[in-house]
Order: sequence, then C-alpha cells, then structure tokens
Amino acid sequence: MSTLRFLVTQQIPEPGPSILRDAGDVEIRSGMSAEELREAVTGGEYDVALSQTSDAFSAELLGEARIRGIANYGVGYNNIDVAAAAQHGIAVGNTPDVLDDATANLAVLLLLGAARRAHEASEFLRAARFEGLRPGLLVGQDVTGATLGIAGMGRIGKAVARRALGFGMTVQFTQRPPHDRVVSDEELGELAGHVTQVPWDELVATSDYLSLHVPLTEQTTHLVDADVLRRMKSTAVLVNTARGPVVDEKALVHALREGQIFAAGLDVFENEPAVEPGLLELPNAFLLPHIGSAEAGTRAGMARMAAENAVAMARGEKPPYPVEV
Ligand SMILES: NC(=O)C1=CN([C@@H]2O[C@H](COP(=O)(O)OP(=O)(O)OC[C@H]3O[C@@H](n4cnc5c(N)ncnc54)[C@H](O)[C@@H]3O)[C@@H](O)[C@H]2O)C=CC1
Ligand SMILES: O=CC(=O)O
Repeated sequence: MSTLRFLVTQQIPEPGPSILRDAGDVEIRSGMSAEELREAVTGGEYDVALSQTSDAFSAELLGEARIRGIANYGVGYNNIDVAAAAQHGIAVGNTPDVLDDATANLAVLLLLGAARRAHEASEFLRAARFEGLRPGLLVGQDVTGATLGIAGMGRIGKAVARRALGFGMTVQFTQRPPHDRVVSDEELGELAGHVTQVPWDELVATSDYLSLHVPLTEQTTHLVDADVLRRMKSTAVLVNTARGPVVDEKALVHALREGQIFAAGLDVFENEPAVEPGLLELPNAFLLPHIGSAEAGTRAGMARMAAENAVAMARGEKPPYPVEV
C-alpha cells in the first residue's frame, strides 16, 4: 500500500500531528495563500487536507481538486461547498460536540462583558483613570431576570441556554429563523419546560440579550440586518459567536453608534481577519478575535478528531465525524 500523504494548513496541537505521522507523511504548510492552497490540493501530492475554517473550498476548486477528503479543524463548515465535495467524491469531516462548552463559555463571557462593560472598565483602569469608587462609574446592565433569545438551538445554543438558566435568565429561542419549526421536548432534553420557543420576530423584539448560534448558510446571511436591529430593544445586547456574515456589520456599527441597541459582543466578523473600522472605535462593542474554541483541552480534542477523520478518509474509509450532506 502506498504511503498516505496529509496536507495540514496550520500547525495544530497534539495529538493531531502524532496521529497523522503514525499513519503517513505529513506536511504542515501554515499561512498558505488561496493560490498556494489551490496548487497544493490540485497537484495530486496529498490524499487529505486537514484544513482550518478559514480555508475556502469553492465548487470550482473542488472540481479540480485531487484529494480524497477534507478534515476541517472546527465544527462550522461554511468554508466548504459540501454539495460540490460530495459530487466529486471528496469526503468532509468536522469536529462537533467537543467545543460546545468552550464556545458557550465564550458566548457567556461576551454577554456578561458587554452588559457590564468589562472591556471599557479594563481600558479605563489601564489608562490610569481610576480615582476611586464612584456610584456612576461604568454602570452596566444586569442579566439576572433578563430574557435571553437564542437563534439556533443546536449543540452550542443549548449549552448557552443551560448557562443562562443558571444566571436566573428567562430563555427563549427560535430554531430555524426565519422558518420556524417546532422543537420537540425530546430534542430539548433537560431544557424541556425551562425554555420557550417563539417566532423570530418575537425573539427579536422581546429579548434583552440575543445570542446567535446558527450555521452560516444562504438563509442566515445577514439574518441580523438593519431592520432587525431597529426592532430590537434599545437596551438589548447582541452576541455573535456563530459567523460574522450572520450580522450586517455596517448596519451594526450604525445601530451601536445611534444607540439603537445597548452593546454587542462579537467573536466573529464579516470579512475576517478584517474588522469593520467603525466597530473598533465604538466603546459599546466588546470584540474578540475568533477564539470561541481556544481552550487547550478543547483544541487538543479537536486536533484528535480532525486527525482521525483525515486518516480514515485517506484510507478510503468513512470518517468517524462526517459532515453529511
Ligand atoms: N466562534 C467560534 O469559535 C465558534 C463558532 N461556531 C459556530 O457555531 C455554529 C453552530 O455550531 P453548533 O451548535 O455545533 O451547530 P448545530 O448544527 O448543532 O446547531 C445549529 C442550529 O441552528 C439551527 N438553524 C438555524 N437556522 C438554520 C438554517 N437556516 N439552516 C440550518 N440550520 C439552522 C439548526 O437547526 C441547529 O439547531 C457553527 O456552525 C459555527 O459557525 C462553532 C464553534 C466555535
Ligand atoms: O469557528 C470555529 C468552528 O469550530 O466552527
């Protein structure tokens, strides 16, 4: 049997590299341009690409690609045209479940931080402006007793809901905005009876906090646009750990600047790594550089899953964590 060959598009933590090296030859080529990625996957040198969620695999590229599989290091796979991959016999795998807690924890961090103005307070202190406790200093908003709206009650959405209930929040959700379908108690599991499903319009208008956990698809692109932002409470906080294009970033800048909503906590951006310049100037935008799953144990788990996917696909087997079309 010929040696299996793996292309890895960014250095990943152990046990990923060891699993791949035990199975074949590994080339780690961090920082490739789109053109270099194209050359690499069309050149016939590799069996499988272990990719990042920032590596774009368009239908055009997949039509030319000479690889058996793509093992995405992440759960979101909007960077891959999965229908085209299936059409060309290229398997796709991802890393679900293992990153739910880390990402949900980050969503809560953004929610609390934006509500309590943690980033502003930290900058204030570092700028040596702290002159003692003042009743009116950096007053924020409470979460206890407030209503959290969750868009996308999947794995991470549910993990956020469990945490929010612990903070004494009322939790409501919309499953497939804007096309609602009723979610059964069985699907909700331990959350059944503790969370309420509402239509998208109601979620937008009545939530004090709106947290996004939908995948990026055609239907969810600009799900939160100027119209939605206008219909949110002026005291509302928007949290996005899903994907940047789910929010119209220009409209968000306008809404934050005009006080249409109170604040936003964002881990993802429309044109990463670029950030809409207006956002950087706004004190009511709490911004993080896409670190939802950036926790050591989580990243090691993702590395193991992605590597196991890659090895199986290189051998022509079904990956253990497949993306089903
Ligand atoms: N900031 C970060 O570092 C991270 C971001 N993510 C993002 O979070 C997203 C959610 O992850 P999971 O909870 O694991 O996904 P999931 O598939 O378990 O949940 C997504 C939910 O959104 C619902 N949904 C809403 N609108 C939909 C539509 N138009 N089409 C299809 N489904 C729709 C689905 O029914 C599902 O319940 C990922 O796709 C990814 O983009 C995930 C991990 C880390
Ligand atoms: O954005 C990260 C992911 O796992 O998806």
